Amino acid sequence: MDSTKDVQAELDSVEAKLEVVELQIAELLKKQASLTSKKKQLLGRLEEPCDSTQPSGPAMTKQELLRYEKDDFSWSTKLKQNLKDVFQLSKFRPLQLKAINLSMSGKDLFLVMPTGRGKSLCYQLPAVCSEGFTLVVTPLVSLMEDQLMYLKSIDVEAVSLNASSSKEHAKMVLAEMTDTKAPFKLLYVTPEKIAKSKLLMSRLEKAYNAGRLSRIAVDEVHCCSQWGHDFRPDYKLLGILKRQFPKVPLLGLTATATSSVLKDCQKILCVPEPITLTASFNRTNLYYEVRLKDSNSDDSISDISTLIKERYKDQSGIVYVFSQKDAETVSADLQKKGLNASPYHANMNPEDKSQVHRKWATNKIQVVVATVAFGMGIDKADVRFVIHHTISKSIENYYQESGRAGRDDKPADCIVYFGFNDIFRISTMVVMENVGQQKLLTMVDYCQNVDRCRRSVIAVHFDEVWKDEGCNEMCDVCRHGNDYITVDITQHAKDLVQIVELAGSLDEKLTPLKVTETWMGKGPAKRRKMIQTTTLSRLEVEAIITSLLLQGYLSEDFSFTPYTTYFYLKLGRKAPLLKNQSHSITMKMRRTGLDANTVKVSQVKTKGKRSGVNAANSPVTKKVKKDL
Ligand SMILES: Nc1ncnc2c1ncn2[C@H]1C[C@H](O)[C@@H](COP(=O)(O)OP(=O)(O)OP(=O)(O)O)O1
Ligand SMILES: [Mg+2]
Ligand SMILES: [Zn+2]
Repeated sequence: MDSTKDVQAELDSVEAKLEVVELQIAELLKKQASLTSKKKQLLGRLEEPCDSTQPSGPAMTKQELLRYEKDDFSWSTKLKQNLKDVFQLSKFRPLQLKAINLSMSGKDLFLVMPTGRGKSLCYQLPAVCSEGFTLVVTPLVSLMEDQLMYLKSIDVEAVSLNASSSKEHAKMVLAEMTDTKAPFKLLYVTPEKIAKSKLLMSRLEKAYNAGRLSRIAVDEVHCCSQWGHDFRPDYKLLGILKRQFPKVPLLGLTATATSSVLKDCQKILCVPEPITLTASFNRTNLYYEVRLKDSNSDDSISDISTLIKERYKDQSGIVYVFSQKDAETVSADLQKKGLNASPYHANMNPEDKSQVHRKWATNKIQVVVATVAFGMGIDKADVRFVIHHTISKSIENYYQESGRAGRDDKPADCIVYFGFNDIFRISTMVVMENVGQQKLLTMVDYCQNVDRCRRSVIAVHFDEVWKDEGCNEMCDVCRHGNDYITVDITQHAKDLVQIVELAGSLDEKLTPLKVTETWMGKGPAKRRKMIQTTTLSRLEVEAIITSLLLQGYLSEDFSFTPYTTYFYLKLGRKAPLLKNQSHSITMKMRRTGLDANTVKVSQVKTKGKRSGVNAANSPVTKKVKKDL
């Protein structure tokens, strides 16, 4: 007996020590987060003098970089003339001239510029102004075709080689590569061609030796990195280009790459010292907003259709959805409500897809209800709204998708409908992707966030130094200011942990829906007696579970069958901390509606008052801070 007691005592003591260690870990993690953010800020300040231009390779002073904004180079007159005569543009957009001059000077360059800002011109214009041809590596044949069509329309000779090129066409292109009289200025290829076609590489070698390979452009360069979204294994082999043709300047272009992605690209492409030019991610004309979506109803469709009819009457836009099926159903629902909408997804036949695209581009269709297949290469200037019926799978994706709005620099809106169940629908899709889950959670954090400017969340995500006045009330958070409260959710967390633990002890796994319903008292009567249920509204319950997921008190668990992936909730790494009486958890919740139109959010407020999110009415939720 005695020995059992001793063992128990020792166990208690070890458990107590473990708790202390876990607390220390939590503290250290917090400290790490704050130091990392401080580090980013300081690095930002160091780079600030270069005016959002961050040379990551050879040290280039601000003065030296300024030099590339000038127009007294030997090629400057030709540039100006071709900009006007060939491209029919009157002036450069920010960073274009600098990028072009650097590339014309033979420098290797990474150009990070938001979607739709005009990256293509930065290699198309130098191609037209240089001898020989520019090799352009592009991830999608459709992108290639768009560019060829555009170049043809302005009389710039360009050719392509891809898997669907005919033998005769390939033979002609390969022959012309070394022909000094060959007229083409740009050769578009897929990374697969570079990786697989020895013949192409040997012709490039010949062209290089003959001085005809003037430049290499790698479009969507983030595809090289396994940390970038849209990772493509064949991009990994592109290092061969710089190894074989070291004297040819390389230009990598992307709309979405963090500094770690760029470092990875630099290594993969074997570019020793590229200069990195980063244009600001701040699209000042875009208004960012998040609306809550009730998992229980299809009200979001009514909301979206009212919004389009009232706010965007006769204006062009995109509604992004999660799946092909959603594209069909949401489009049909909007049509039923009298809107001129059409679906677009990868499973449609090519003619239908291009017909939808064409009709939308010429304003014969007002709204395209699309999956992400309606993506790269969509270049319509007057898109006034991009509505996400379902959240994107990452901030990078969101930035790119929403960035299709307002390319004409006039005001446009980017609105996300954020629904609890959607998190898990996407989760099962990204679970096999490298860091897919982590990226999804950053998107969820963007949506759940009520106290940080949405632009700042995007900017910080892309490692951009952010000044708060940069928003100008062009996001819902800034517009609605201090309209949130910080609530203590420690007891809620304990209740939820108890539910998950109890299921575990019964050898059961609970889906997020089951956890929600069990906590709301909808489980079996026997089970209800063993747990603490809640009177909070469904939206509040979902917000709390989401917050606990983001904070690491709950986490995701998957089980795979040959047919589907199931998603469950399990205890997160921080759950044991709840055993400590002094440990507390808070979350921020919006107090009133986002705006008059946001019915769902106002419900949180009214229900919250009745059911206990507001401190005054609830014994378990304590208002910590108000109006920060
Ligand atoms: N200097 C300029 N003045 C006016 N329009 C311009 C200028 N440069 C480019 N554009 C137009 C041409 C295109 O219609 C549009 C988008 O250009 P594009 O090169 O396709 O964008 P991008 O490559 O940066 O975007 P994405 O990331 O979506 O590929 O901008
Ligand atoms: Mg582009
Ligand atoms: Zn803001």
